[in-house]
Amino acid sequence: MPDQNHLLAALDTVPDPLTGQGLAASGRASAVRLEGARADVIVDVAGLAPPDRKTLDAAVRAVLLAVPGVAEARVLLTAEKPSRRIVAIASGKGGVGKSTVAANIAVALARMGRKVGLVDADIYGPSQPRLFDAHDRPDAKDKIMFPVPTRWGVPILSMGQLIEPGKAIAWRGPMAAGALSQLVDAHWGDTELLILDLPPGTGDVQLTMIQKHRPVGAIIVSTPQDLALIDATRAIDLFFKADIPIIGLIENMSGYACPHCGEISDPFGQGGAETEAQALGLPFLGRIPLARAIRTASDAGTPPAFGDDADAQPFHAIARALDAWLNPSPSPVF
Ligand SMILES: Nc1ncnc2c1ncn2[C@@H]1O[C@H](COP(=O)(O)OP(=O)(O)OP(=O)(O)O)[C@@H](O)[C@H]1O
Repeated sequence: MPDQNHLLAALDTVPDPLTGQGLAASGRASAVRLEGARADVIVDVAGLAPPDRKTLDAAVRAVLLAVPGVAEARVLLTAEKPSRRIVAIASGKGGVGKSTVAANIAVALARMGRKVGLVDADIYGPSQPRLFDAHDRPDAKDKIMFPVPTRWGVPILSMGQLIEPGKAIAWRGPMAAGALSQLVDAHWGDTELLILDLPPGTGDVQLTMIQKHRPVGAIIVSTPQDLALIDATRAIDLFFKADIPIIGLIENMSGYACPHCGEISDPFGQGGAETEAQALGLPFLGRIPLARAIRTASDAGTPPAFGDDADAQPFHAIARALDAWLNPSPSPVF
């Protein structure tokens, strides 16, 4: 007669679609039991796309039924994570204002009444603690962290709250992605939407994060300059390959807003991201001018989107567009 060890050994021949480890070793398979000739197992499919879940289900059944003495296999798939949605904010290169945009979109959504949190996955330059003026170390229970509340209605977690200021993190690939996953898998409570501020670029960390946490969509931030746009196209490609929809492109630092008269001039050109979005058939979510007030407010830890003035408006408009994408209202019936 087979016993539980036979079942575990069989489960370990099925690779975890994300890590490649055997299912038992990776911790996805639990409650493995044998009742007479029936094998029972619970498989955690969190982070897997529906087709991968189906394939995994079939593979688990097949290996269990192949164990001599097993005549029936009962496989229960669970995705223990609540129905919290993640939206990734990405850019092809650093310094385009991705973190500023991510913070202010989150604040604008919170002002609309949404339960939104923010994960700063930018290990190379975690700037969210400064943008939110939230530098406290997060509390933790059983090694699971609690997000740090902020005055702006958006709880946040950032690598910057865990390391000493100014200490660059030299982690690479899997180690960085592992640490960052703890920020996503924290006690987010009733938070319905997580804004994920990804590190700039298109490397391993970004790929692992999007494969593991499967954002419902991604927003790409670019400046009007050509070089940034070429990089942005690479970032777009990364999401296409991972089958994550692009919600749209944002052009940041688009035209210079004169602090005295408010007039907008275009030292770097304007409209590059919109043209690019059109060429790629992607939505354009809006442009944010280069404004001294945006920088000074951000540096002071007071996100401009918390207000209602001219500097807040572009962020509010983009947040409304994102909200409409996430919660489409039914078309009117005539
Ligand atoms: N629209 C804007 N107007 C004025 N300053 C801006 C604007 N957007 C961002 N900045 C400023 O540009 C600098 C870089 O912004 P930010 O840190 O958000 O960029 P980033 O793309 O996240 O960079 P990195 O990826 O390197 O962290 C900051 O000083 C920020 O205040």
